Amino acid sequence: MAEPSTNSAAEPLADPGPVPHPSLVDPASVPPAAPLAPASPLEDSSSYEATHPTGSLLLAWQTRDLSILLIGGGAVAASRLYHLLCAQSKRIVVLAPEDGTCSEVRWRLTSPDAEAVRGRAAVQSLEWRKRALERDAIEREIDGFDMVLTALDDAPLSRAVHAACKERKLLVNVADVPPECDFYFGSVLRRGPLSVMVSTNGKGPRVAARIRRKLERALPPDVGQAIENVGLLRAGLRRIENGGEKEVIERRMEWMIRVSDRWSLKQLGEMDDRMRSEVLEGWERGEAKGYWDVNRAKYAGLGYLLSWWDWLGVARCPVARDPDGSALKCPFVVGSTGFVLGAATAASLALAWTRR
Ligand SMILES: C[C@@]1(CC(=O)O)c2cc3[nH]c(cc4nc(cc5[nH]c(cc(n2)[C@H]1CCC(=O)O)[C@@](C)(CC(=O)O)[C@@H]5CCC(=O)O)C(CC(=O)O)=C4CCC(=O)O)c(CCC(=O)O)c3CC(=O)O
Ligand SMILES: NC(=O)C1=CN([C@@H]2O[C@H](COP(=O)(O)OP(=O)(O)OC[C@H]3O[C@@H](n4cnc5c(N)ncnc54)[C@H](O)[C@@H]3O)[C@@H](O)[C@H]2O)C=CC1
Repeated sequence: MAEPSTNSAAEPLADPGPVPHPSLVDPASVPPAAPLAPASPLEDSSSYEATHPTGSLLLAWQTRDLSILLIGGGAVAASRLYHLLCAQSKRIVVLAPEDGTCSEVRWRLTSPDAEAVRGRAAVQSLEWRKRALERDAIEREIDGFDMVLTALDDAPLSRAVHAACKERKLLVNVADVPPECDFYFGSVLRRGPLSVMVSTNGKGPRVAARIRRKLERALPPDVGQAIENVGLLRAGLRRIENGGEKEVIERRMEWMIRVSDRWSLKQLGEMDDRMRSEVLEGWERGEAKGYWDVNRAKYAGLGYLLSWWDWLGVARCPVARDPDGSALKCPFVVGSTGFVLGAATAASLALAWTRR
């Protein structure tokens, strides 16, 4: 594990003066930070990731205790509402007049459809205040919220909401005025407990969505179930060994790493209760069982052979040792197969030529 970078210089940093909004800054124009402490001659920094000055921190924010006000009822508000429901935010209030509110927002807020009801059931409180925000009512309307999101087609009104929120130190996102956002939304793909967010930090949201779709296509269809099953395995391990001592934590993590690295995402997606208990049986002996170790009877006993094959790492790429890899894509296998085929072709041509 890499050591965290530390700023060992205790000197106060100089005031950099007014800072332009991150979305307006070209990373190439950001001057490199002055070295704070000379690097030790023994230190090899080549494996440390270079910093990218994006101005944002991507987090999985737990909003279950937040009261959130969403102003507007158009397409952008619909997307915000969907993400707030997924986040199971405690209290969501939508402030938008009935006319002008798009069908998706209406459906999420009011439809008796099972899916709409399920979405609403995930939050403690969801309310639709069917009125337009008036400029002189901003203070009153934002009262009692922790976060405010505006999705309005009225930039001056959005700016006024932003100013009022800042005065009260409320977190705010103003969809149409990036410099007035405490945080940006991103293009998010969700598969059960898995979320992946793509952010271009205000540079190209349409391209962010394209990148997200590309990632979606690259993921196995049951990846959400795979993550769900890893969660169940980790919970099962905690039931067997819940100790908080340093050695116990280290042993738990080391075992989980070995098990996780032996199962491909597809195999994890298939891990049922029986497989999970058999994997957990390996804990006491420090044995990290792979998919074929718990499926030896599969394919009329061929699983025995496959468990050896799996243990040797032959089925995966021997170079990358990637559980999702395939020997067929391994550069070593592809290269050596190409070499053998090339040599065989050359040899048969030479043979044919000498027999002419
Ligand atoms: C800064 C940010 C603030 C924020 O919203 O938090 C912001 C701001 C603005 N977007 C504008 C326009 C468009 N936004 C989209 C789409 C998305 N925009 C999203 C996020 C963000 N948009 C944040 C930066 C995130 C990042 O950079 O990664 C996504 C990812 C997530 C979401 O909204 O949930 C979602 C895709 C979701 C998905 O499909 O997966 C499209 C494409 C389309 O509609 O098809 C267009 C039209 C094309 C275009 O303009 O590029 C305009 C008006 C510009 C103008 O007036 O010209 C502004 C205001 C401005 O830039 O001034
Ligand atoms: N993802 C993003 O961040 C994107 C941002 N935008 C920006 O976000 C803004 C909103 O986009 P859309 O939802 O597509 O616009 P839209 O025009 O579909 O929706 C605007 C909504 O605001 C409501 N509204 C207007 N005045 C109001 C008031 N005083 N109080 C309460 N509600 C009011 C309208 O009834 C309507 O439902 C646009 O101005 C655009 O600049 C646009 C596309 C994507």
